[in-house]
Amino acid sequence: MNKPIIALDFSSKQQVEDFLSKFDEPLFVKVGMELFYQEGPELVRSIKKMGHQIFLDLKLHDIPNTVEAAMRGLAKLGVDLTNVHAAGGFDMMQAAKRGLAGSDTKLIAVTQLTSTDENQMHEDQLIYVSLEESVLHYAKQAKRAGLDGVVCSVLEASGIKDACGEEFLKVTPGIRLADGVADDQKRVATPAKARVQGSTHIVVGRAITKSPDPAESYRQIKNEWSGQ
Ligand SMILES: O=c1ccn([C@@H]2O[C@H](COP(=O)(O)O)[C@@H](O)[C@H]2O)c(=O)[nH]1
Repeated sequence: MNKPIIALDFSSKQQVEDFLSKFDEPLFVKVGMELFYQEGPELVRSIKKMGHQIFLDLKLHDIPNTVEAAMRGLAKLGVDLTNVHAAGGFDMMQAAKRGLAGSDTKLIAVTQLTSTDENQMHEDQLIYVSLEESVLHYAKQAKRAGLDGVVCSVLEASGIKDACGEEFLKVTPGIRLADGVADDQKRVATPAKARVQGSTHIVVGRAITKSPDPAESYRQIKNEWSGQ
C-alpha cells in the first residue's frame, strides 16, 4: 500500500521544515506550484535528502517542444512522480515522456481537476460529455501516450482500473475524512472509499496540514487508507 501523499501547500522553506519536524518517519510529499514558485528546485533537493518521496505537482501544459525541454530539466531533480495536464494533448504527453527519458521519474496526467464538476466542465470547457467520460477519455489517451497513470478523483478510479489496468496509477486528491469540509473541492471521498474504488495513491492536503495535530491526522488517514 502506497503512503498517503501529503500536499505541502506552504509558501516557505521554514513552514515546510516546521511541518516535517512533526513526523519521525519517511513520508511521501507533494510539492506544488505555491511552494515551487517560491523556493524552487533547491527545496526539492533538500526534501529528497531528508529521505522523503516526492510528487512534483507542476501540471505542465504548453506546446510539446516546451514541455519536453522543461521535463528534461525536472528529470535532473530525481523526484518520484511528476505531471502534465492531459488537456495539453497526446503529442504533448508523449513529448513530456521523452523529456523524462533516462530518469526514474514516473509521469502522470491530470484528467479533470477535482475542483471541477460536470456543470462547470460543460460551461467553462464546452465539453458536452459526462464528467466520467471525459476523465476516462483522458486516461486512455495518457495510457496510449506511454504515461504511468493519471490524477483523477476517487469517483472515477474504478472505471479507469477496468479500462487501463490495475498497474496504471490512479492518484486521487479530493480526500476528506467523513466529517471533513469539502472547501473548493467538488469530487471528494474518504480514504476508505479510495481504497475500495482502486486508487493507487491518495493526496491529502488541508485535512493534515491545517489539523491541530497533523501527525495524528496523518496516522488516522493512513490507517483508514490501509484498512486498519
Ligand atoms: O485534480 C487535482 C489535482 C491536484 N490537486 C492538488 O491536491 C491537493 C489537494 O489539497 P486538499 O487540501 O486536500 O484539498 C492540492 O495541493 C491541489 O493542488 C487537487 O486537489 N486536484
